[in-house]
Amino acid sequence: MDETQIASLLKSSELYPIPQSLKLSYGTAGFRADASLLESTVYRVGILSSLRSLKLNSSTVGLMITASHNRVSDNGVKLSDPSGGMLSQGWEPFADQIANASSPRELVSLIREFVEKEEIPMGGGGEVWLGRDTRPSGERLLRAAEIGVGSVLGSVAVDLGVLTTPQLHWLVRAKNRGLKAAESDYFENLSTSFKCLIDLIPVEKLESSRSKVVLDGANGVGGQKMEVLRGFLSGLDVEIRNTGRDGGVLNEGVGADFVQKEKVVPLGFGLKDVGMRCASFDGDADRLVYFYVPSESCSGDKVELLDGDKILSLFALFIKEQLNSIDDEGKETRLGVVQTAYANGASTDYLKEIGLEVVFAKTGVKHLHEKAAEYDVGIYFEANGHGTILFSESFLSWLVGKQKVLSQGSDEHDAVSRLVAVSNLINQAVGDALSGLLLVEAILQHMGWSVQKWNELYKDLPSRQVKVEVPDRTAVVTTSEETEALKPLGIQDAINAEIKKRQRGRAFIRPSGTEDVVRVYAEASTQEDADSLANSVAQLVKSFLGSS
Ligand SMILES: CC(=O)N[C@H]1[C@@H](OP(=O)(O)O)O[C@H](CO)[C@@H](O)[C@@H]1O
Ligand SMILES: [Mg+2]
Repeated sequence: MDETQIASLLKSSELYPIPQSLKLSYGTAGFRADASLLESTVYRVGILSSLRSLKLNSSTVGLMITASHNRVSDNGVKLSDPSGGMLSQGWEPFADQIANASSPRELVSLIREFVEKEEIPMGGGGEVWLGRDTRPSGERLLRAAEIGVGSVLGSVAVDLGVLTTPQLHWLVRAKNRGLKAAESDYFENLSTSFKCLIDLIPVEKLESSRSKVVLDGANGVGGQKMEVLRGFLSGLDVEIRNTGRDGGVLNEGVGADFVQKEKVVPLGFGLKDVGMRCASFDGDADRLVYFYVPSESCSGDKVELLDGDKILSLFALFIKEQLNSIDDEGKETRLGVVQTAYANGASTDYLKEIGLEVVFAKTGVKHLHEKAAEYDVGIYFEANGHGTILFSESFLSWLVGKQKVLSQGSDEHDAVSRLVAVSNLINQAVGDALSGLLLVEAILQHMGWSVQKWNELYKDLPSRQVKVEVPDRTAVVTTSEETEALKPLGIQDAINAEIKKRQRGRAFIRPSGTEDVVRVYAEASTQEDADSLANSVAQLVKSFLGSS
């Protein structure tokens, strides 16, 4: 790094002093905190993104400003690698170091060391695409990111404005593959592949289709983008509520996280919607859940939830049906399903029953994504509704080759075409609520299923999640699949003793990667048992770790 570069970094970092006592970690999904504390962090992540771009031969990197389902007063920042995937985990420790550097001098010396160690070619021109969700703090933070990007000399920031997180990942991926990468291309791609799937629905199934889906947009970016997407679509009737324009607050009593955790309707929904197919996005539209108000509901606030596990099951069933109709010429196509410890036990049983290979990954989509990428077709979902379907390059080119030689209109040609359409529709970079919703809708139409019929695939085991505030959550250390606690010593035996007392009991604890809490998950054959198991385990956490 030459003197001019060092001077540039020192000068800009003086503008963004780090607030006292701020200690951040890149965590499960980037840096998150109260928005008022984050300017220095976002500025530094701006520098990081330029370095990442330079390291990868000036490929375009994405920088997203969002705190997803968290409060509107929070914000956050995370990077998309040129592939459209999450920032390489190998760079996370450096991200932590620079975000926490206490002075401009320390910051610059950390950058210098890292540039040398990683042999980053500083002469080139990095390129970073910036996106933000609808949070009011987003614009100011975006300016800090621009300054950070530009303080690495020769690098440029391109402001793409308000986007969903998955849109930014999709655009970055498309750009680096030399494809058309404007926002309109994203919408066009989704609507064309959706239309392909609808056109391939056998005629006899078309009758029950076309009922309306009602969307809760979490008062965030997702509902607004769905309004745009709707203009590109035919064959889908969507009513959009909670767009954020009618005075509602982002994520407050609305959104996928709220609906999934509380199992009640979001604001704006109620008795009038009994039986309707409803869906909910989270604040940056990378999570999707479905729900309906059951007919026996008295006050209209309890919902039947169709979470990420149910969406995963629907996708898996559909993909499997198509694969079964294709002669794979002895290739033994590998279809794999990836879940986390939070997946409802009934969903795992169901997936295994239909003959699928199910593997488990640590919480956080980067871990699931990595495992799903090992298959020809890998489907992953977190119970909270984040997930997607990955097609390997080699399998996809084999499919496309087959599509060309098979005779049009044959069952096999249709099945191949459906898979190709799914690979175009579903975001290959990250979980995407917009494309996920379109795929669910297409599959329901294909099957001729109502939301209630879909819900009957299996019945969820009752479960309960609680959070425990403790002085130091890092005192909890778990196994790689997070199902057992290795530390504090003895706690797992105590948890096991509680599990044994309940029928179909299962419980685990882990430190959250996004909040300063230890999370407890419990399930059992009855809701009372799931609740009491969660409470007993929470008590154990308090007695082993102390409460704060
Ligand atoms: C139980 C739960 O829902 N955990 C969420 C939450 O992570 P924690 O590390 O549990 O705080 O936020 C992550 C990022 O959005 C998401 O990937 C994950 O599934
Ligand atoms: Mg999100």
